[in-house]
Amino acid sequence: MTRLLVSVVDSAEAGLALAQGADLIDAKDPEAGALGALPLATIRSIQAGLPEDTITSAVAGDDDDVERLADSALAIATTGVTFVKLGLGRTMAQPASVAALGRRLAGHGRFIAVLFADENPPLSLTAALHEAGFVGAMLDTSQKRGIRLPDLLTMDQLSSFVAGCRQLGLMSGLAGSLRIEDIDPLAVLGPDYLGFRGGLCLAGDRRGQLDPQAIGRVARRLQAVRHGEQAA
Ligand SMILES: O=C[C@H](O)COP(=O)(O)O
Repeated sequence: MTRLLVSVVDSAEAGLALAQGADLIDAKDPEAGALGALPLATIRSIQAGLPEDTITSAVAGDDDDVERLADSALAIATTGVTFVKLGLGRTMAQPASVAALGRRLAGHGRFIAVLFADENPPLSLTAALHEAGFVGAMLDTSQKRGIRLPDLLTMDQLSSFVAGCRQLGLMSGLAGSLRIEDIDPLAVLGPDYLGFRGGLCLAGDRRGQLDPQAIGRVARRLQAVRHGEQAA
C-alpha cells in the first residue's frame, strides 16, 4: 500500500501536513539542497509536536565523506525519528562506500538510502544496501529544477527498482518534484511511499510555504488510488 511522505521544515508545517493526510512526516531543509539536514533542535521540536505513533523521518544530508555522513545520521537518530534518510551522491552510491557506511551504522535498523536519479545511480545497489543493513531505499532527484523523477527514469526502471526492494525486504520510496498527476502511474508500481515537497508548496516553490489544500488534494488522490478508483 503506497503512502504519502511530506517533507516539512518545522513543527507548524508538520502539524499541517499530518492534519491534511500525510502518512509520514519527513524533516528536511529545502534551503540546504536536495537532502539538506535541519538542526537537531528543529528535528526534536518537530518530533515532540506530533502524536507519538506518527511515522517520521529526517534527512542527514548527502555528504560525500563516509565518516561525516555517518556522524550526521547517527546524531539525527538520537532525536527519536522513525527513519533517517542518507543521500548517496555519485561517490557514495557504490558498494564499497555503502559497506563502509553500513559498518558505521550497524544495528540501528532505521536508515534509508536515497539515490539521486539525475546522477545515474546503479539501481542494482539495492543488494549492497540490504547487505549493509539499510531498511529502505528511495529514488529522488538532486537538481530541484522542475525535472521530475518520471522524466529521468522509465516506468520499467522504476518498477524494477520497487520490485527489487520488495524482494530484498527493503522499504521503497519514489520522489523528485512529483506532481499530483504522477500519483496514479507511480502508485501502481507499489512503492511504500511517494515523497512530495515542491508539488505541495505555494507556487510550486519547495523553499516556500506548504499549501494545505495541495496536501489535501494529493492525500485524497493517493487514498482514491489505494481504493482502486481510476483517475478522473
Ligand atoms: O523526500 C521527498 C522530497 O522532499 C521531495 O521533494 P520535492 O518534491 O521538492 O522534489
